[in-house]
Amino acid sequence: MAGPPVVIWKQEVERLLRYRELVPRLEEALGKCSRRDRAEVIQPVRTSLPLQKHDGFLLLMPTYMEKDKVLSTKLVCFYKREDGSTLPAVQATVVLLDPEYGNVKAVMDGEVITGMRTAAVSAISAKLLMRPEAEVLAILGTGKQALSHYDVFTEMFLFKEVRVWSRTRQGAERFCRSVSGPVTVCASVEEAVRGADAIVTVTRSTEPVLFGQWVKPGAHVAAVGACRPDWRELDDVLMKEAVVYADSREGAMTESGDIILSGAEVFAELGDVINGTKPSHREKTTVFKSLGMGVEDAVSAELVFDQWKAKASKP
Ligand SMILES: NC(=O)C1=CN([C@@H]2O[C@H](COP(=O)(O)OP(=O)(O)OC[C@H]3O[C@@H](n4cnc5c(N)ncnc54)[C@H](O)[C@@H]3O)[C@@H](O)[C@H]2O)C=CC1
Ligand SMILES: O=C(O)C1=NCCCC1
Repeated sequence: MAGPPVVIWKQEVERLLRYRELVPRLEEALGKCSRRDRAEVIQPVRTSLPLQKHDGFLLLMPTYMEKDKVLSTKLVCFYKREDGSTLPAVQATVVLLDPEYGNVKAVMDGEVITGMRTAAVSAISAKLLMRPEAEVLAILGTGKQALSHYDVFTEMFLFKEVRVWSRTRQGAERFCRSVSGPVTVCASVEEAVRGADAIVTVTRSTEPVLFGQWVKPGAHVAAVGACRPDWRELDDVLMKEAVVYADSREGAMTESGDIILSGAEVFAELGDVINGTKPSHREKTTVFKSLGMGVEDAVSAELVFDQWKAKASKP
Protein backbone atom coordinates (compact mmCIF):
# COMPACT_ATOMS: atom_id res chain seq x y z
CA MET A 1 0.00 0.00 0.00
CA ALA A 2 1.50 3.32 -1.05
CA GLY A 3 1.99 5.96 1.62
CA PRO A 4 0.86 9.57 1.33
CA PRO A 5 2.61 11.74 -1.26
CA VAL A 6 5.65 13.69 -0.19
CA VAL A 7 5.47 17.44 -0.55
CA ILE A 8 8.68 19.04 -1.80
CA TRP A 9 8.50 22.79 -1.72
CA LYS A 10 10.43 25.66 -3.26
CA GLN A 11 13.54 25.88 -1.09
CA GLU A 12 14.04 22.12 -1.16
CA VAL A 13 13.66 22.00 -4.96
CA GLU A 14 16.20 24.83 -5.16
CA ARG A 15 18.62 22.81 -3.04
CA LEU A 16 18.13 19.58 -5.00
CA LEU A 17 18.10 20.70 -8.63
CA ARG A 18 21.45 21.41 -10.33
CA TYR A 19 22.00 22.38 -13.96
CA ARG A 20 24.88 19.92 -14.36
CA GLU A 21 22.48 17.00 -13.74
CA LEU A 22 19.39 18.61 -15.28
CA VAL A 23 20.88 19.53 -18.66
CA PRO A 24 21.84 15.97 -19.74
CA ARG A 25 18.43 14.63 -18.63
CA LEU A 26 16.68 17.32 -20.69
CA GLU A 27 18.85 16.64 -23.74
CA GLU A 28 17.92 12.97 -23.56
CA ALA A 29 14.22 13.83 -23.13
CA LEU A 30 14.21 16.23 -26.10
CA GLY A 31 15.71 13.50 -28.27
CA LYS A 32 13.09 11.01 -27.10
CA CYS A 33 10.24 13.44 -27.86
CA SER A 34 11.38 13.93 -31.42
CA ARG A 35 11.53 10.19 -32.07
CA ARG A 36 7.71 10.06 -31.66
CA ASP A 37 7.88 6.63 -30.02
CA ARG A 38 4.82 6.38 -27.77
CA ALA A 39 6.60 3.94 -25.45
CA GLU A 40 9.18 6.66 -24.82
CA VAL A 41 7.02 9.78 -24.48
CA ILE A 42 3.32 10.59 -24.70
CA GLN A 43 2.77 14.29 -24.38
CA PRO A 44 -0.38 15.77 -25.91
CA VAL A 45 -0.46 19.46 -26.78
CA ARG A 46 -1.37 20.99 -23.44
CA THR A 47 -4.87 22.01 -22.47
CA SER A 48 -5.20 25.73 -22.01
CA LEU A 49 -8.04 27.13 -19.91
CA PRO A 50 -8.58 30.91 -20.08
CA LEU A 51 -9.03 32.75 -16.76
CA GLN A 52 -10.55 35.75 -18.50
CA LYS A 53 -11.47 37.64 -15.33
CA HIS A 54 -7.79 37.62 -14.33
CA ASP A 55 -6.20 38.01 -17.76
CA GLY A 56 -4.55 34.64 -17.39
CA PHE A 57 -4.52 30.95 -18.32
CA LEU A 58 -4.29 27.60 -16.61
CA LEU A 59 -2.23 25.06 -18.57
CA LEU A 60 -2.45 21.31 -17.90
CA MET A 61 0.63 19.42 -19.04
CA PRO A 62 0.36 15.62 -18.58
CA THR A 63 3.26 13.39 -19.69
CA TYR A 64 3.86 9.65 -19.67
CA MET A 65 7.25 8.03 -20.26
CA GLU A 66 6.42 4.32 -20.25
CA LYS A 67 9.97 2.97 -20.62
CA ASP A 68 11.30 5.29 -17.93
CA LYS A 69 8.28 4.68 -15.64
CA VAL A 70 7.60 8.40 -15.28
CA LEU A 71 4.07 9.82 -15.09
CA SER A 72 3.43 13.43 -14.19
CA THR A 73 1.41 16.51 -14.83
CA LYS A 74 2.20 20.15 -14.31
CA LEU A 75 -0.49 22.68 -13.50
CA VAL A 76 0.69 26.15 -14.38
CA CYS A 77 -1.13 29.46 -14.28
CA PHE A 78 0.23 32.50 -16.03
CA TYR A 79 -1.03 36.07 -16.06
CA LYS A 80 -0.32 39.18 -18.12
CA ARG A 81 0.30 41.37 -15.03
CA GLU A 82 1.13 45.04 -15.16
CA ASP A 83 4.73 46.15 -14.57
CA GLY A 84 5.23 46.90 -10.90
CA SER A 85 2.68 44.25 -9.88
CA THR A 86 3.95 42.27 -6.91
CA LEU A 87 1.92 39.23 -7.96
CA PRO A 88 3.84 36.44 -9.77
CA ALA A 89 3.27 36.04 -13.52
CA VAL A 90 3.73 32.26 -13.37
CA GLN A 91 2.67 29.83 -10.59
CA ALA A 92 3.19 26.12 -11.03
CA THR A 93 2.86 22.77 -9.27
CA VAL A 94 4.14 19.41 -10.51
CA VAL A 95 2.37 16.19 -9.52
CA LEU A 96 4.45 13.02 -9.87
CA LEU A 97 2.56 9.68 -9.99
CA ASP A 98 3.49 6.02 -9.91
CA PRO A 99 2.38 4.78 -13.36
CA GLU A 100 1.86 1.23 -12.12
CA TYR A 101 -0.82 2.09 -9.55
CA GLY A 102 -1.80 5.66 -10.36
CA ASN A 103 -1.09 6.96 -6.87
CA VAL A 104 0.55 10.34 -6.35
CA LYS A 105 4.19 9.95 -5.20
CA ALA A 106 5.03 13.62 -4.81
CA VAL A 107 3.60 17.09 -5.12
CA MET A 108 6.24 19.69 -5.70
CA ASP A 109 6.73 23.35 -6.30
CA GLY A 110 6.84 24.01 -10.03
CA GLU A 111 8.14 27.54 -10.00
CA VAL A 112 11.80 26.63 -9.61
CA ILE A 113 11.39 23.68 -12.01
CA THR A 114 9.77 25.97 -14.61
CA GLY A 115 12.50 28.57 -14.23
CA MET A 116 15.37 26.10 -14.42
CA ARG A 117 14.12 23.67 -17.06
CA THR A 118 13.11 26.49 -19.42
CA ALA A 119 16.50 28.18 -19.08
CA ALA A 120 18.32 24.85 -19.40
CA VAL A 121 16.49 24.06 -22.66
CA SER A 122 17.39 27.52 -24.03
CA ALA A 123 21.01 26.82 -23.08
CA ILE A 124 20.80 23.48 -24.91
CA SER A 125 19.52 25.39 -27.97
CA ALA A 126 22.58 27.66 -27.69
CA LYS A 127 24.90 24.68 -27.32
CA LEU A 128 23.46 23.25 -30.54
CA LEU A 129 22.88 26.40 -32.61
CA MET A 130 25.06 29.28 -31.36
CA ARG A 131 28.47 29.99 -32.92
CA PRO A 132 31.25 28.65 -30.70
CA GLU A 133 33.10 31.99 -30.76
CA ALA A 134 30.08 33.83 -29.25
CA GLU A 135 31.16 36.64 -26.92
CA VAL A 136 28.11 38.82 -26.23
CA LEU A 137 24.82 37.70 -24.66
CA ALA A 138 21.79 40.02 -24.54
CA ILE A 139 18.82 39.30 -22.28
CA LEU A 140 15.54 41.16 -22.92
CA GLY A 141 13.36 41.21 -19.79
CA THR A 142 14.49 41.05 -16.17
CA GLY A 143 11.98 38.76 -14.43
CA LYS A 144 12.27 35.20 -13.14
CA GLN A 145 13.17 33.64 -16.48
CA ALA A 146 15.79 36.32 -17.09
CA LEU A 147 17.51 35.35 -13.84
CA SER A 148 17.50 31.60 -14.52
CA HIS A 149 18.70 32.21 -18.09
CA TYR A 150 21.54 34.39 -16.78
CA ASP A 151 22.56 31.63 -14.35
CA VAL A 152 22.67 28.75 -16.80
CA PHE A 153 24.10 30.71 -19.76
CA THR A 154 26.98 32.04 -17.66
CA GLU A 155 27.53 28.58 -16.14
CA MET A 156 27.67 26.82 -19.53
CA PHE A 157 29.35 29.44 -21.75
CA LEU A 158 32.13 32.01 -21.44
CA PHE A 159 30.68 35.35 -22.54
CA LYS A 160 32.83 38.49 -22.45
CA GLU A 161 29.76 40.66 -21.91
CA VAL A 162 26.20 40.14 -20.72
CA ARG A 163 23.78 42.95 -21.61
CA VAL A 164 20.31 43.36 -20.23
CA TRP A 165 17.32 45.47 -21.19
CA SER A 166 14.20 46.11 -19.15
CA ARG A 167 11.19 48.37 -19.75
CA THR A 168 11.74 49.84 -16.31
CA ARG A 169 14.89 51.06 -14.55
CA GLN A 170 13.79 49.34 -11.32
CA GLY A 171 13.59 46.01 -13.18
CA ALA A 172 17.15 46.36 -14.49
CA GLU A 173 18.46 47.46 -11.07
CA ARG A 174 16.76 44.52 -9.32
CA PHE A 175 18.24 42.16 -11.89
CA CYS A 176 21.78 43.54 -11.41
CA ARG A 177 21.47 43.16 -7.63
CA SER A 178 20.26 39.55 -7.97
CA VAL A 179 22.94 38.12 -10.26
CA SER A 180 26.47 37.23 -9.27
CA GLY A 181 28.43 38.67 -12.20
CA PRO A 182 28.83 41.89 -14.22
CA VAL A 183 25.98 43.12 -16.42
CA THR A 184 25.73 46.03 -18.87
CA VAL A 185 22.34 47.74 -18.54
CA CYS A 186 21.09 49.02 -21.90
CA ALA A 187 18.64 51.85 -22.44
CA SER A 188 16.97 50.31 -25.49
CA VAL A 189 16.46 46.90 -27.07
CA GLU A 190 18.45 48.06 -30.09
CA GLU A 191 21.43 49.00 -27.90
CA ALA A 192 21.27 45.62 -26.13
CA VAL A 193 21.08 43.43 -29.21
CA ARG A 194 23.26 45.22 -31.82
CA GLY A 195 26.33 43.01 -32.28
CA ALA A 196 25.11 40.38 -29.77
CA ASP A 197 25.89 36.75 -30.63
CA ALA A 198 23.13 35.30 -28.47
CA ILE A 199 19.83 36.93 -27.54
CA VAL A 200 17.31 35.64 -25.01
CA THR A 201 13.78 37.13 -25.07
CA VAL A 202 12.01 36.56 -21.75
CA THR A 203 9.36 39.27 -21.65
CA ARG A 204 5.60 39.26 -21.11
CA SER A 205 5.17 41.37 -24.23
CA THR A 206 2.33 40.59 -26.63
CA GLU A 207 3.85 42.74 -29.42
CA PRO A 208 7.26 42.37 -31.11
CA VAL A 209 10.15 43.79 -29.05
CA LEU A 210 13.00 42.28 -31.09
CA PHE A 211 13.34 43.41 -34.72
CA GLY A 212 15.32 41.54 -37.36
CA GLN A 213 17.03 44.70 -38.63
CA TRP A 214 18.99 44.94 -35.35
CA VAL A 215 20.06 41.30 -35.18
CA LYS A 216 23.61 40.42 -36.26
CA PRO A 217 23.62 37.82 -39.07
CA GLY A 218 24.56 34.45 -37.55
CA ALA A 219 23.25 35.32 -34.08
CA HIS A 220 21.23 32.79 -32.09
CA VAL A 221 17.91 33.86 -30.52
CA ALA A 222 16.18 31.88 -27.76
CA ALA A 223 12.59 33.21 -27.79
CA VAL A 224 10.85 32.21 -24.56
CA GLY A 225 7.90 34.59 -24.05
CA ALA A 226 4.84 35.04 -26.35
CA CYS A 227 3.22 31.68 -25.68
CA ARG A 228 -0.22 32.47 -27.11
CA PRO A 229 -1.21 32.22 -30.80
CA ASP A 230 -1.83 36.00 -30.98
CA TRP A 231 1.19 37.15 -28.93
CA ARG A 232 4.52 38.21 -30.38
CA GLU A 233 8.05 38.95 -29.21
CA LEU A 234 9.86 38.79 -32.57
CA ASP A 235 8.97 40.61 -35.80
CA ASP A 236 8.24 39.06 -39.21
CA VAL A 237 11.63 40.07 -40.62
CA LEU A 238 13.52 38.06 -38.03
CA MET A 239 11.13 35.10 -38.20
CA LYS A 240 11.44 34.91 -41.99
CA GLU A 241 15.21 35.45 -42.18
CA ALA A 242 16.14 32.98 -39.47
CA VAL A 243 16.22 29.21 -39.49
CA VAL A 244 13.52 28.40 -36.93
CA TYR A 245 13.77 25.54 -34.44
CA ALA A 246 11.16 24.65 -31.81
CA ASP A 247 10.86 22.39 -28.78
CA SER A 248 7.71 20.80 -30.21
CA ARG A 249 6.48 21.32 -33.77
CA GLU A 250 2.84 20.67 -32.75
CA GLY A 251 3.12 23.02 -29.79
CA ALA A 252 4.64 25.76 -31.93
CA MET A 253 2.00 25.44 -34.66
CA THR A 254 -0.78 25.63 -32.03
CA GLU A 255 0.52 28.23 -29.57
CA SER A 256 3.25 30.43 -31.00
CA GLY A 257 2.09 33.78 -32.40
CA ASP A 258 5.63 34.39 -33.68
CA ILE A 259 5.37 31.29 -35.87
CA ILE A 260 1.65 31.27 -36.76
CA LEU A 261 1.32 34.99 -37.57
CA SER A 262 4.63 35.36 -39.42
CA GLY A 263 4.00 32.24 -41.51
CA ALA A 264 7.55 31.08 -40.72
CA GLU A 265 8.35 27.42 -41.19
CA VAL A 266 9.63 25.31 -38.30
CA PHE A 267 12.79 23.79 -39.75
CA ALA A 268 13.37 21.26 -36.97
CA GLU A 269 12.84 20.40 -33.33
CA LEU A 270 15.82 20.60 -30.98
CA GLY A 271 15.40 16.85 -30.50
CA ASP A 272 15.93 16.30 -34.25
CA VAL A 273 19.31 18.02 -33.98
CA ILE A 274 20.17 15.97 -30.88
CA ASN A 275 19.17 12.77 -32.73
CA GLY A 276 21.22 13.79 -35.79
CA THR A 277 18.19 13.67 -38.10
CA LYS A 278 18.27 17.44 -38.87
CA PRO A 279 21.32 19.71 -39.14
CA SER A 280 22.34 22.59 -36.92
CA HIS A 281 22.67 25.78 -38.99
CA ARG A 282 25.14 27.55 -36.69
CA GLU A 283 26.42 29.60 -39.63
CA LYS A 284 22.98 31.20 -40.13
CA THR A 285 20.77 33.34 -37.90
CA THR A 286 18.78 30.88 -35.81
CA VAL A 287 15.67 31.24 -33.66
CA PHE A 288 14.74 28.65 -31.06
CA LYS A 289 11.04 29.12 -30.25
CA SER A 290 10.46 27.75 -26.75
CA LEU A 291 6.95 27.11 -25.47
CA GLY A 292 7.71 24.58 -22.75
CA MET A 293 6.82 20.89 -22.71
CA GLY A 294 5.44 18.55 -20.06
CA VAL A 295 8.31 16.12 -20.60
CA GLU A 296 10.74 18.79 -19.38
CA ASP A 297 8.81 19.04 -16.13
CA ALA A 298 8.48 15.25 -15.88
CA VAL A 299 12.23 14.56 -16.04
CA SER A 300 13.01 17.53 -13.79
CA ALA A 301 10.50 16.37 -11.16
CA GLU A 302 11.80 12.79 -11.33
CA LEU A 303 15.32 14.12 -10.79
CA VAL A 304 14.18 16.15 -7.77
CA PHE A 305 12.37 13.07 -6.38
CA ASP A 306 15.42 10.82 -6.90
CA GLN A 307 17.64 13.33 -5.10
CA TRP A 308 15.06 13.72 -2.31
CA LYS A 309 14.91 9.92 -1.81
CA ALA A 310 18.70 9.66 -1.79
CA LYS A 311 18.88 12.36 0.87
CA ALA A 312 16.02 10.89 2.92
CA SER A 313 17.66 7.43 2.99
CA LYS A 314 20.93 8.80 4.44
CA PRO A 315 21.19 8.33 8.20
N1 LIG B 1 8.74 28.86 -22.95
C1 LIG B 1 8.55 28.44 -21.72
O1 LIG B 1 8.76 27.27 -21.40
C2 LIG B 1 8.11 29.41 -20.67
C3 LIG B 1 7.80 30.68 -21.03
N2 LIG B 1 7.46 31.59 -20.07
C4 LIG B 1 7.18 32.95 -20.53
O2 LIG B 1 8.37 33.71 -20.34
C5 LIG B 1 8.05 35.07 -20.12
C6 LIG B 1 8.76 35.57 -18.87
O3 LIG B 1 8.29 34.86 -17.75
P1 LIG B 1 8.74 35.29 -16.26
O4 LIG B 1 10.17 35.68 -16.27
O5 LIG B 1 8.27 34.23 -15.35
O6 LIG B 1 7.85 36.60 -16.05
P2 LIG B 1 8.17 37.86 -15.11
O7 LIG B 1 6.88 38.53 -14.88
O8 LIG B 1 8.98 37.43 -13.94
O9 LIG B 1 9.10 38.77 -16.05
C7 LIG B 1 8.57 39.35 -17.22
C8 LIG B 1 9.48 40.47 -17.74
O10 LIG B 1 8.87 41.02 -18.90
C9 LIG B 1 8.79 42.45 -18.78
N3 LIG B 1 7.66 42.94 -19.54
C10 LIG B 1 6.34 42.86 -19.21
N4 LIG B 1 5.60 43.38 -20.20
C11 LIG B 1 6.46 43.78 -21.17
C12 LIG B 1 6.30 44.40 -22.45
N5 LIG B 1 5.09 44.71 -22.93
N6 LIG B 1 7.42 44.66 -23.18
C13 LIG B 1 8.63 44.36 -22.69
N7 LIG B 1 8.85 43.78 -21.50
C14 LIG B 1 7.77 43.48 -20.75
C15 LIG B 1 8.69 42.69 -17.27
O11 LIG B 1 9.12 44.01 -16.97
C16 LIG B 1 9.66 41.62 -16.74
O12 LIG B 1 10.99 42.08 -16.85
C17 LIG B 1 6.52 35.12 -20.02
O13 LIG B 1 6.02 35.50 -21.28
C18 LIG B 1 6.13 33.69 -19.72
O14 LIG B 1 4.83 33.39 -20.16
C19 LIG B 1 7.46 31.28 -18.74
C20 LIG B 1 7.75 30.02 -18.35
C21 LIG B 1 8.08 28.96 -19.28
O1 LIG C 1 5.82 25.53 -20.12
C1 LIG C 1 5.48 26.29 -19.20
O2 LIG C 1 5.63 25.99 -18.02
C2 LIG C 1 4.91 27.60 -19.54
N1 LIG C 1 4.83 27.91 -20.77
C3 LIG C 1 4.27 29.11 -21.26
C4 LIG C 1 3.87 30.09 -20.25
C5 LIG C 1 3.77 29.69 -18.87
C6 LIG C 1 4.50 28.47 -18.45
